[in-house]
Amino acid sequence: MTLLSSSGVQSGIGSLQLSFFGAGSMAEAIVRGILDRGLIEPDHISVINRQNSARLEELAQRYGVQAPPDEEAKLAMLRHADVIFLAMKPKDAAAAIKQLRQLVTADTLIVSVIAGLSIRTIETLLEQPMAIVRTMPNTSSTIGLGATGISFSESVTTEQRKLAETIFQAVGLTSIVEEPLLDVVTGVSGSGPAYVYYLMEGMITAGRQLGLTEEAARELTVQTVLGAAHMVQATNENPADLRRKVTSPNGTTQAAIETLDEHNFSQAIVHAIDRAAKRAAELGADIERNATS
Ligand SMILES: NC(=O)C1=CN([C@@H]2O[C@H](COP(=O)(O)OP(=O)(O)OC[C@H]3O[C@@H](n4cnc5c(N)ncnc54)[C@H](OP(=O)(O)O)[C@@H]3O)[C@@H](O)[C@H]2O)C=CC1
Ligand SMILES: O=C(O)[C@@H]1CCC=N1
Repeated sequence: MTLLSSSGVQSGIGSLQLSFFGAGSMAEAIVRGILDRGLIEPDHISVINRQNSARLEELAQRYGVQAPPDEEAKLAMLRHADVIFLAMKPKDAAAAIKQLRQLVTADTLIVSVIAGLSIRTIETLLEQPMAIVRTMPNTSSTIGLGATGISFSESVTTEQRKLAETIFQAVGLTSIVEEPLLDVVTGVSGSGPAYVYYLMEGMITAGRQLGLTEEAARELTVQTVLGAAHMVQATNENPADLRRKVTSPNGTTQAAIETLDEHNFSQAIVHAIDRAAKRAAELGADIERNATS
């Protein structure tokens, strides 16, 4: 048994029951992050799926968290949870949240990580105003380097705000934003790791095609991305200024950047993030239609 860290004890989180309703990639990222940081003991966490019990078994084995053996245990876990994380795909959210109507109480804190799903729609689906924390984390929470946008429903108390912030700060950085801006957060940092991985895929492919071994191409790419992100953080300089320092007149970087500009790299990124934000809004609108039809 690991000892709770001082943050877990001081925040009072250690005595709560957390239930992850939807136990996929994002739920695992948060579970692993908060357990690694000793915020709570694994037996205070339950993981719940619709049908995939093998996945729950895997999580129970890997982290020591509770997995319900049957439907009755699942309902009991949800009923006794102090905090329920909604972590299923947007298309599954309406049906799942309706199941919670009779299980939540006025004291239950709902934390959603679902892209696009508004606080208003969650309240409609639950048929009651509730304390709801809407978040947009990312999978880097797994290693404590997540970036999470957070907003709150009106009835969330100061204590509940602190609780939610403590949970997400344990797995990375948090930024409190007005709720409509969470779709932008989704475009920038929720989906963001995928853009960086995509860039890395391209760098590794190029390195290999031009003669490097897979291992060398991978190592050089990983260290380059890591170093560049650390440089922005450590120097607090703008990425554009740091880029200029790499770019010698008529040198290799200038040749590469000109090629990226010919392919509208910068606009492509802006368009991609705008599209992701709009897609989040579309997903939310679909769920809202379901909730009211
Ligand atoms: N992945 C990411 O990078 C991020 C994801 N998100 C959000 O997190 C949410 C989950 O995404 P992700 O973890 O990738 O998805 P996954 O597909 O990995 O996991 C979703 C899980 O939800 C379960 N589920 C589906 N329906 C129900 C239900 N009715 N009751 C209980 N559990 C259910 C599924 O179980 P079963 O297989 O049994 O159906 C599955 O285990 C999404 O809404 C996404 O927008 C937010 C930020 C980043
Ligand atoms: O792709 C998605 O819809 C989710 C939300 C943010 C990251 N993954």
